[in-house]
Amino acid sequence: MPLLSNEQKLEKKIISRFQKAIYDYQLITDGDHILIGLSGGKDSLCLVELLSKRQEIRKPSFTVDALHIRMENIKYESDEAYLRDFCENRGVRFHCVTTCFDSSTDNRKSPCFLCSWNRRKQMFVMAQRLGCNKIALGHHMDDIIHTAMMNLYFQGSFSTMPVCLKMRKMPITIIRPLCLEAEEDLRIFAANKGYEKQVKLCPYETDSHRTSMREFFKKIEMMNNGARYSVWNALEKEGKLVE
Ligand SMILES: Nc1ncnc2c1ncn2[C@@H]1O[C@H](COP(=O)(O)OP(=O)(O)OP(=O)(O)O)[C@@H](O)[C@H]1O
Repeated sequence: MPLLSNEQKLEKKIISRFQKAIYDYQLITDGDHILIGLSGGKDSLCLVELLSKRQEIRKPSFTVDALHIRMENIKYESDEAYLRDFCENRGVRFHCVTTCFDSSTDNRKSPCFLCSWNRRKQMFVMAQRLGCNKIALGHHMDDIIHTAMMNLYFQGSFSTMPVCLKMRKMPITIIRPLCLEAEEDLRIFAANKGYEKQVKLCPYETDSHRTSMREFFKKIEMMNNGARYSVWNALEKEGKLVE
């Protein structure tokens, strides 16, 4: 039997973690109609790729659409034609909406907060319009762990973005099928596949606690390379991953 190349081994690892996440957290069931939030970044492109492949297996049987949201007042350029082709070549219907927010209406909130709040709102509106019962986001394990650490150090709570979150006020569940993937693996996978890097010019992007937390956590992982699993197990034990 021929040996697998490093590229094939990585793909196998990513797919197996993806299947494990779907199975362990029961993220997808028969009849689901899933709307993927597609930013154009490597993670949500990977998510389109993996969900479209998983859809072909038909067990469970589900359908997938993707939505890209453009924020008119944020200088963030993405190549809509590339995203459309990327999705349609994989049998995923592509939608794009443009919206905006006015940061002068609430100067207590940061532009990042207002931008993501408005994006989130558009996701829910479109999911309901398209008849989707689930929204899939491209957050991976590093995102979930960094959020837990930020909530701990800045908010005084032990919590994070759940892997599966059933909304109380509408018939929609948010799922994060990349939750068991390491960011570094997704970065290499995206490079191997030749995903086109989208032009990203958000003026606020580097100006966040998240960037510092990423650096901080890298140092912790140098002290204990199993640190991510310690945090993950603690979140799991305390029931913070499924709501
Ligand atoms: N403009 C957008 N349109 C649709 N969904 C989005 C958009 N921006 C973010 N999302 C969703 O939210 C997730 C997390 O957003 P975040 O800004 O952390 O991602 P990113 O670094 O821009 O890109 P990615 O996670 O795709 O690599 C994305 O993976 C995607 O599912």
